[in-house]
Amino acid sequence: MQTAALRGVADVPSQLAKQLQRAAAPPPAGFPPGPPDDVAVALGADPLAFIVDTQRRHGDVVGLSLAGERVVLVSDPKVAADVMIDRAGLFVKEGTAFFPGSSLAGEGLLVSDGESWARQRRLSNPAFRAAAVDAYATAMARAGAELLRNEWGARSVRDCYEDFNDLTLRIVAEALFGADVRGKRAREINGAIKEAFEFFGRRSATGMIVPEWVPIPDNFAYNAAVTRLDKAVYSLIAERRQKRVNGLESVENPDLLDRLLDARDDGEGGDGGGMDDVSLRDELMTLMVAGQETSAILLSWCCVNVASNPRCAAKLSEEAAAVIGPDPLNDLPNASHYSRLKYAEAAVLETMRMQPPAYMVGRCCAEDVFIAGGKYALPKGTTVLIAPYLLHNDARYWDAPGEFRPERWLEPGGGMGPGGVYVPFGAGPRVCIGTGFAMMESALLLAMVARAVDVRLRPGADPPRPRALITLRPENVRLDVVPKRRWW
Ligand code: HEM
Repeated sequence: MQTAALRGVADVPSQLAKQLQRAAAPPPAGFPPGPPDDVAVALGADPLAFIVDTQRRHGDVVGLSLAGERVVLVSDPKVAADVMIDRAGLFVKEGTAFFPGSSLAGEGLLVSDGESWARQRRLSNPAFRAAAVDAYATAMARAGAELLRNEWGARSVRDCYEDFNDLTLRIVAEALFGADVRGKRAREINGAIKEAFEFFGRRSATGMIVPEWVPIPDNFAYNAAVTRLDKAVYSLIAERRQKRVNGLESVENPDLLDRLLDARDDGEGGDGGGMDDVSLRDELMTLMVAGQETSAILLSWCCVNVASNPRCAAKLSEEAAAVIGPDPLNDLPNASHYSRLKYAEAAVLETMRMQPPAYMVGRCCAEDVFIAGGKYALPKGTTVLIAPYLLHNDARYWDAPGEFRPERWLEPGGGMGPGGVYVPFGAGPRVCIGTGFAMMESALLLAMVARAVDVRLRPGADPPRPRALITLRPENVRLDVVPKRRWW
């Protein structure tokens, strides 16, 4: 398990961090060189500025002391690929500094390791195969149309990040629990989900997260919200299991819960069993935690980039009208449109290049290892922080990296760069299981938005800017939303 002090640098009270800063122990032999002092304060204060500055001063593989722990910051694509893909088995999640665990996500895919992770991943993979993901397009389109009809139906100033958080929460909840979030039990289930996620969002927005076990009122309230959500989820699991016992299991439009309930570990090396209730609950909540805010961040950055590039906005809108149809509220997209929304997909890829929601990916060395072709020695327990943000914005790999140019993804051999350079979803065995889901969701919604409204930066307002926490959130994303015409 992670030590309490390293359940995230954000846990480290600043006084303690200051002491640790002074007390950084000398690095072990062969450890990559880097700044001499402990970096907990600097990294905690502004992670993005810290990693940019550290790469500039010290290079692509930098040894750090973080609250007394050994950490290596990596922006070398070969080392990144080595850690995430080639020797993935040597680099695990457990013990990784900087990334906090949470009672909401439990012991799901994001944080587990070894055979328990591998089994859960085998069981979950089928629910994310292309055909399964296609089925979630209806939920995406329906939720997008509701936003455009209601909150974005008249000219107004909207906080895109807030609106997209609501939207992606509704989408992922519907993908998980299908009709139950729209039917008789909608209020109970949606209420429990929304409440727990509001606390979760607020907790991870504060630079200084008080660990969940500390008895303060906010934690009581958060833990109570998680308990209520657990109750709702366990009762849904029980109902679905009962339906199967009663022979009513044949489901026309299976949701993720159905798919995970039906999953059997019957592939090579599998034990033939399924998921127990606790694993199911942890996976469902992990999918929500992993898939909701990241997608909301991506959509917010897409809107910022489109608002700053009217030519791109026009292209998106034309493509959407041509592929999906002209009526923003009644011509709704489905999965078959996604493959033809090439420009929307390119805009999404380009946004994730410039503003990757997961701007750092962390691992912990399971044993003593050498990296960078034997140049550096990392003792067991060292955290390796791979920085997609640095890789994606590096002029050595990208022409004009500071320019938002979706077109680069449409050129022959477009985008990507050399292996290990473009990793918004990670890479290797732990690559994001929701990649297909997130790509379809963001391309469909971006196309819908661009067809229906103009989003504009507000003159004189503070410009949108990234705020790096665990993810790369956008700040100041209150944008002018102007419907193109009244269509009702
Ligand atoms: C723009 C949206 C998204 C981004 C940028 C993103 C990014 C990532 C990244 C970088 C990882 C790898 C982390 C690591 O290697 O340590 C990851 C893992 C994961 N993601 Fe996503 N993700 C997104 C959307 C989603 C969605 C929609 C879902 C599910 C509905 C999801 C579920 C997961 C899960 C379960 C894992 C853990 C996989 C494993 O370790 O086996 N993600 N994601």
